[in-house]
Amino acid sequence: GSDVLSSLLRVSVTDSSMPEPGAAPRRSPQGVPYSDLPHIVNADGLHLFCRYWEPTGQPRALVFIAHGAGEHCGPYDEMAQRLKELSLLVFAHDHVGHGQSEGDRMNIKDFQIYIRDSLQHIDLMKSRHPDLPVFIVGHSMGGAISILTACERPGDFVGVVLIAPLVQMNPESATPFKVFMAKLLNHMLPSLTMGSIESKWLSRDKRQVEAYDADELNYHGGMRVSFGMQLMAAVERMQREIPSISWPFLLLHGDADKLCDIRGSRMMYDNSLSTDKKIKIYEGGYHALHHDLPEVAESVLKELTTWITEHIPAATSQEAQ
Ligand SMILES: O=C1N[C@]2(CO1)C[C@H](C(=O)N1CCC(COc3ccc(F)cc3Cl)CC1)C2
Repeated sequence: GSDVLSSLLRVSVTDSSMPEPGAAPRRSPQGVPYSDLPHIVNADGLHLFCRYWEPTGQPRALVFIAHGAGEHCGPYDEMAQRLKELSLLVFAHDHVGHGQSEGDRMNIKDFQIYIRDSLQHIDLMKSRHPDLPVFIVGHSMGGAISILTACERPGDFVGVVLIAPLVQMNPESATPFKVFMAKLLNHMLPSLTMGSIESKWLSRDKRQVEAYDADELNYHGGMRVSFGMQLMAAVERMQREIPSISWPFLLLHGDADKLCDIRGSRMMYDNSLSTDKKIKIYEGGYHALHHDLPEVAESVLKELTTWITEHIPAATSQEAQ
């Protein structure tokens, strides 16, 4: 009868999860169909793996976490759990070419793609929770993504937390000669790889270094010259943007960091217009402070969660009623 026909029609029309006949389902680099994974599709049609940490009650704010070069958003689970316990809705994705997302491993045609995709995910979550304040937390290259994302939408974020952000090049690795050679090589052999990220400089806690080395979702290959050029371009763009930054931020940096020079954080603190800004230096701290010695990691989580909760705007009177 007609009800059978209409129910068949309903299935065919509404069941959009079925790939059209003949198209193989898109799979993550690890072989998992994206239909089985939380994901967004970016403006270039690439699938980005997403994680969400949703509090049980009404969330008080949105927090986007931007991970760094060669890693993914999984290692931020403990940080995200702590924020979720404070009724914050935390979300993240693996950037293009990282972790469970599509894209050429740790390579990018233009650093702006990371910022565009972050804004796409942030806008999606804001559309679902239009009245919530938004924070960004970024580490290392994820700090550069966070800074440039907040610079594009200066009024959109109530606060930005930066853990050992990439703001300036490490002076040893960025001597004028090396920069010149990198630019020259970029024209001749852009996919030539330089050294890889030395994991021993990530943390003084060797268990954390071992976990990083054992994590197959991390990229352990060499850094392409072309990727290094994109990082340098992002550094140059930040040098131009920092003098006009006026949004609130918290900087956390170890003074024994050999991967992202602490001078970049000091420069951002000294040269930005922001009146609401805080910098906390961890004596002897290595690069991944949130994974450094247990007392440092704990201090970082306390510092970050306290700063964020203190920066959630008090509900206005009509909202409170
Ligand atoms: O826990 C974590 N932290 C991670 C991994 O796992 C560290 C990594 C991360 O993002 N960076 C560390 C390396 C640094 C290299 O920088 C350059 C290299 C060549 C070049 F030509 C120009 C630049 Cl700027 C970029 C930032 C994220």
